[in-house]
Formats: sequence, C-alpha cells, structure tokens
Amino acid sequence: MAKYKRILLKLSGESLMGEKQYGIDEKRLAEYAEQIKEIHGQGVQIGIVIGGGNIFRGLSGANKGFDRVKGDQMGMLATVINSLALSSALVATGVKARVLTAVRMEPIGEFYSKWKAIECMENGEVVIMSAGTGNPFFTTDTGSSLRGIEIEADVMLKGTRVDGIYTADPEKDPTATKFDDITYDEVLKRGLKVMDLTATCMCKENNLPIVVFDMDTVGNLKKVISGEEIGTLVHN
Ligand SMILES: Nc1ncnc2c1ncn2[C@@H]1O[C@H](COP(=O)(O)OP(=O)(O)O)[C@@H](O)[C@H]1O
Ligand SMILES: O=c1ccn([C@@H]2O[C@H](COP(=O)(O)OP(=O)(O)O)[C@@H](O)[C@H]2O)c(=O)[nH]1
Repeated sequence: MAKYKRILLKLSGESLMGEKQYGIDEKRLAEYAEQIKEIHGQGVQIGIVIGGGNIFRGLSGANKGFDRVKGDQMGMLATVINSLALSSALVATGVKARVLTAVRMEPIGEFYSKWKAIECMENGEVVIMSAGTGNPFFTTDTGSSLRGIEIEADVMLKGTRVDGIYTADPEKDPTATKFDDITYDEVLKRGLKVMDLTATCMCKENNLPIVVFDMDTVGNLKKVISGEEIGTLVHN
C-alpha cells in the first residue's frame, strides 16, 4: 500500500552520469526507469523534475566566461535532454511517459501547464516537467518545489546520491551525522546545502514535506513510497 497518492520526484542530473565523467549512463537510466515503473504499478501519480548537472550548469559556465543567462538557458536545455532520455527509458519498460517543457519547444515536448500535468497523471502517465522554471538564476531544486506545489503533490522526494541530510556535507566531512527528520527552519538556520535556499523556503511556505533519500540504491524509491523511514524528512 502506497503512503502517497501523488508525488513530485526530483532526480539529480549529476547522478545520471553513473560511473561516467559526463552525460548519461544507460545503466543508471534503466535502473531509475525500473524503480519508477515499480511504484507506478502501485497506482502512485508521478511527476518528475530532473536536473541537468551531468551536461551543463549555468554557474560553472559563468565561471568560464559564459554569459550567465545564456549559460542557465543551456542548463535548462540540458534538463530537457535528460527528460527525453528518461521518458524514452520509461516507455521502453512499458510505462507511458510524457515530457512537458517550461519553455515552448513543440514538438519536443508540450508546453507545461498545471492542468495538463494533472490530467496526464490522472490518466496514468508519468509526467516529466523539463526546463526547470523556464527562468535563469533558478535551479531544478526550485523548479521541483514549484512544480510539486503547483500539482498539489503530497510530498517532494529528492532522490540524490547521499542517503539523507547531515549536519555537514557528508562527502566532505566524515564526522557529519544524519538527521532522521528536521524542520525547514533548522535546515535554513544551519545553512545545510543539500537543497538551495529558495527551494527550501518555497516548500516551507507552502507546507510541502520533503524526503531526501539515496536514489542510486535500487529499491529505495519503493521503500520511501511504502512509508519506510529511510532518508531524512523535512517538515514544519
Ligand atoms: N548537509 C548536507 N547533507 C547532505 N548532503 C549535503 C549537505 N550539504 C551538501 N550536501 C551535498 O548535496 C548533494 C545533493 O544535492 P543534489 O542536488 O542531488 O546534488 P547535485 O546538485 O550535485 O546534483 C550531495 O551530493 C551532498 O554532497
Ligand atoms: O529553473 C531553472 C532550472 C535550471 N536552470 C539551469 O539548469 C542547470 C541545471 O540544473 P541543476 O544544476 O539544478 O541540475 P542538477 O544539480 O540537479 O543536476 C542549472 O545549473 C541552471 O543553469 C535554470 O537556469 N533555471
């Protein structure tokens, strides 16, 4: 029995690289698709936002001399590439999936609207909402909080490569300890960098709970959906 009726799943673009240095690892992509298929089979309505960090990030482009706005637009296009790859992998497993875009680019994807996204999910399609918010100076974390709130998701599941929120970045500080649950205020007060501030504030103001969990371990998505307490829950 699934704990949630409708979810917003945020996937990291960087995790899509798997063992590679750049781009998309087909094995990781297929694992994601299989995990999503499993929970789709339980009747969960699924909206997905995927990052683009495996291809391009506006901020790192700006550090190399790119115009920031153009760099961010390149990053948004990178999320469209990842979204198309994920939809293709989902369709290959037999799950209907549709890509919506925050910037008009038919026929690559239909232009996003809340109503279209909900209609598709209610018809059993997985909806992948690409191109972030459509605006520069935002991240896909903020894009996923925004879409999660818009589509009235019960929870935002941030699937990443660490198994929850720690007192400090666990990839840099081996002494960091994990929270089972934490308030938005505490995340903000401690300056924890697992999500950007804008995304955390939006979830706080709109009461959208977040679960941060390790998506790269196969089977974890199903555990979260079943209500197993893995990862870290962020709440008011
Ligand atoms: N306090 C923290 N707890 C957990 N992870 C953290 C923390 N601070 C920074 N991080 C980092 O945040 C990353 C997760 O965010 P994510 O958006 O998936 O990564 P990326 O933006 O690199 O794709 C982790 O890889 C981790 O190194
Ligand atoms: O609303 C958005 C979402 C994303 N981006 C750009 O797209 C890039 C890729 O997204 P992100 O870094 O969030 O991907 P992830 O870290 O999840 O791989 C970002 O660096 C930004 O340059 C943007 O400009 N506006």
